[in-house]
Amino acid sequence: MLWSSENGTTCNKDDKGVNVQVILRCRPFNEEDMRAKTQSVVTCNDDKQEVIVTQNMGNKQTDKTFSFDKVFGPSSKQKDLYDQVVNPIVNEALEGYNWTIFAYGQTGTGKTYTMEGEGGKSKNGEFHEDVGVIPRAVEQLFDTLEAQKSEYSMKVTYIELYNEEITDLLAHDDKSKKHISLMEDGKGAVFMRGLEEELVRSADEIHQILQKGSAKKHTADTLINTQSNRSHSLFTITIQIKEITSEGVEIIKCGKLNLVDLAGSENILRSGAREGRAREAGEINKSLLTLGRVINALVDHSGHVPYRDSKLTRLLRDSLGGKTKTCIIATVSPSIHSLEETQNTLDYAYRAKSIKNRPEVNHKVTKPAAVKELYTEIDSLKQELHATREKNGVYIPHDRYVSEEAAKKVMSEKLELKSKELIDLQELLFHQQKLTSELSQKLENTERQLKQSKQEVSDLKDKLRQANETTKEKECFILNLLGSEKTLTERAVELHSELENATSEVSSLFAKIEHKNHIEDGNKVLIKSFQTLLAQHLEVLHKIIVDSVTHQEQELNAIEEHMRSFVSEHNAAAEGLQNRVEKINDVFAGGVKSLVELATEFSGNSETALGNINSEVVKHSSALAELIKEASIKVGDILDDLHGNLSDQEQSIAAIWEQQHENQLRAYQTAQSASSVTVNFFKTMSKDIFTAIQMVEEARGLYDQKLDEFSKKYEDFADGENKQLLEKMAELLASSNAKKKQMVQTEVDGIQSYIGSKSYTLHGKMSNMHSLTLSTEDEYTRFLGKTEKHFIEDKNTTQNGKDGFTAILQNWTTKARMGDEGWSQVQESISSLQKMHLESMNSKIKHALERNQAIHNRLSSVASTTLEEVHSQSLTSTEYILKLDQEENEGINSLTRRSRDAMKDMETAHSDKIIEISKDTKKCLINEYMVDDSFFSTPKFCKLPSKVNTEEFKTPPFEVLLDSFRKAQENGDLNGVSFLTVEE
Ligand SMILES: Nc1ncnc2c1ncn2[C@@H]1O[C@H](COP(=O)(O)OP(=O)(O)OP(=O)(O)O)[C@@H](O)[C@H]1O
Repeated sequence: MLWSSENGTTCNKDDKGVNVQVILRCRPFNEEDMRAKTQSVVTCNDDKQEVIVTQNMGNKQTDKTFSFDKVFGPSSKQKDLYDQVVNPIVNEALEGYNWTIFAYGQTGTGKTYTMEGEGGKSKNGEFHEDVGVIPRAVEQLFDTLEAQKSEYSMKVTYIELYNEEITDLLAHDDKSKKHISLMEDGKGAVFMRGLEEELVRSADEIHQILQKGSAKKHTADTLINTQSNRSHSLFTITIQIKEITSEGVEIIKCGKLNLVDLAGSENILRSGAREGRAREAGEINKSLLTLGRVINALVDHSGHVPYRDSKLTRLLRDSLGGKTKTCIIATVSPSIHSLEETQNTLDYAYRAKSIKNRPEVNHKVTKPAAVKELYTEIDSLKQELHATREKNGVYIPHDRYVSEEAAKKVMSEKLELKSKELIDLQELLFHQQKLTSELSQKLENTERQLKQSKQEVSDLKDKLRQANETTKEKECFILNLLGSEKTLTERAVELHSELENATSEVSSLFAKIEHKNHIEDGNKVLIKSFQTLLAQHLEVLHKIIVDSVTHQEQELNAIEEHMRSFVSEHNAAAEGLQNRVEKINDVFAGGVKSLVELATEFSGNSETALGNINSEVVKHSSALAELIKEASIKVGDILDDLHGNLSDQEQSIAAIWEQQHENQLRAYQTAQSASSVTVNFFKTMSKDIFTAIQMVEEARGLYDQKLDEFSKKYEDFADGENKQLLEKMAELLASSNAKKKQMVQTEVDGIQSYIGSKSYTLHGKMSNMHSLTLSTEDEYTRFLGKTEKHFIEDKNTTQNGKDGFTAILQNWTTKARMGDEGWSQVQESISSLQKMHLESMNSKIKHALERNQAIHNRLSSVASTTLEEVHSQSLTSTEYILKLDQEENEGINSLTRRSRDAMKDMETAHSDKIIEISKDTKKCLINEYMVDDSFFSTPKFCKLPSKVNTEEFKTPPFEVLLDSFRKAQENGDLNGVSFLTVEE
């Protein structure tokens, strides 16, 4: 069954026992440490009850963690430790348990400070904060007992174990220290014979006793502690408390508190101890070593526990694996200088945690039993005293006594000798033990190192395995690389040939472009000649038109003149006619008048006269009729003349019209021929443009195809490469390929988009040109149609005019025939018609001339603009083609550059395989072994079998090498070859 004791120790009540309670206390840095800025290697975690020791081995930091029942860091106070650890222990002691508290640790780590402390009580009865465990425990004991109003007795003993000798520090004889011998009772319990027990009644009394005893302790200043305890001290308080049972029986309850302050566990050399001090230190170490061994034996449950090997372990026997409860306070220093000792202390303390005690409450004895016990003790003491006084405890004869005394003396001498031997042996043993401990420590270290080494070896093995794997991978990688290198070389060669093909294609393209340029030049010449021809034709046309216009003008002037003379003649004739008519009228009027006069004269006369008159009238009428007949014959003559004149005029007009018609026909034919030439020119030009477009399309298609082929090949190649290369290489290549691809794609896209945009522009321009040509053609055709229409209109108009004229003449003749009344009308209408006709003719001719001029101007401007446009288009096309060419060149250059770079990269990647040869060697190769220059330059590096011995190669002869190289080249087996470059 598990149960938890008051102080928190988990224990098993049955035979499993209670673990030794281990407390760790780390002291703070002292002034010297702080001055020296000593590094701290101990970290206390009071909450987790853990201590971490940091150790630096080389560059490696190792932390070792120890956990204890309680941990008190450098900042902990005496009171904290007492309240948490000792207070419950004191209470248990009062309950009748035996408790041992001992402080263990290196010199100067605060064992005495913890157990005894410094300072005393103030006037108000409170302890100084540095007061340690013992005074506080004593105070608590008295306070509790007083508070319980118990009947009790308290006895204290104070001994010192120095150099394996026990001294009573409470002995009254101050000068000669009383040595106490250790005895064992029959039950194996250890007791000290002759030890003085002091009965104490108050805490102050105990304090005085403590001070007195402490003053007697062996102390000395060491390099580590100015007042170092050179001995182990054991202060024991035994409390007997009277209790009355329920039955009213008086019983005595007994509890014991052992407070042990051990001497410092130390490194003799570091403590600065020499000679006597060294022996003293040796003894201390011996007892502590025995303590360590006892602890180990108890922990490991090895059968034999070497309690008897030292007085200290004999004294602590019951506390280590016995019935006494034990608390170890392990003290350490945080300083790096104490690292080794700190680790040892921690190791011991940690191991001690596993020691189990089987604590039992002391039997409560009844008062008579206690009195009986006391009486028995008094009796034995009395007997001892009597025997000592009487010296006759045993009677033996004198001789025998003498001989026995002599034998005793010899024995004692022998014993002395033996004891000396024993001491020597013990020293030897101590040294051996020390050596053993050192050796075991070394062994431990070595084992640790071995472990580490094993770990390192296994790590190294792992690394070696990994390295082997890496080597294999690398070998595989190199093989792959070599394969890919071969493929690359082949690809490079292929690329080279492709490049060559591309170059030849480009050159054929150039030739085509040149041819096109040539055609364009021819076109240009043609256009120029056409332009001049057109200009000449136009000039001729212009001249003809101008001539015809002048001629027409002259003709018209002549007609006008003729008409004018005709009109004046006609006017004169008309005037004469009028005069005649007037005369006739006058004659007629005079005849009528005379007739009227006659009638009037003869009216009154007679009717006879009427007959006369009538006859007269008839005469006159016939005369008048004759006159009129004459006049009408004359008018008819005049009119015939006029008609003749008019028909002459008509003929001349018809001749003029004919001539004009001819002229206009000629102009029309010239214009038609000019237009057909222009139309032909435009047709040819449009054809040429189409051919150019087709060529550009073809070139573009070719480019696209080439680029597509190239990018596809490149992609295939890159994919193939990617598959072959290892992951690492694949990553690198993937990124580089992606870049390359992107570059190529960008370039291709750029070129395509450029070509696209250019062709789009070109198309646009071409279609513009085409539409312009078509529109010009249409316009020209329209113009021709219009001209023709106008011409026909003019012709019709002239015909109409002629017809009109004829009609008018006929009308006029009719009218003239009709009499004098219509004559003036005829005259007027003739003149107005003439005038109108002339005006309309003039304006039409003028309009036609202006139109001709405008058309001529427009034609020339259109022709020149078109020519300019065509010229600029051809220039742009040429520029564009040149640019394409340049870009192609740049592309080829960049490809060449890249392939060169790839070669260089290969060179760099295989720089370890590149064998440099001197110029002399090169010369020697050329001169003696008929190697031509291409051997060194095509490709950039040459290949030689890997078996080539570099040194051998640097010095002739080379036949073997060259032969093997050639053979390798012939066999096509250039795997694992080295490269050869010429030293610049
Ligand atoms: N926890 C602490 N707090 C303050 N000072 C301390 C503490 N521990 C030790 N000291 C101081 O360190 C010095 C040495 O302590 P102490 O004499 O108790 O060591 P020790 O372990 O008993 O040494 P030795 O084994 O040589 O007797 C003393 O001056 C003491 O005051």
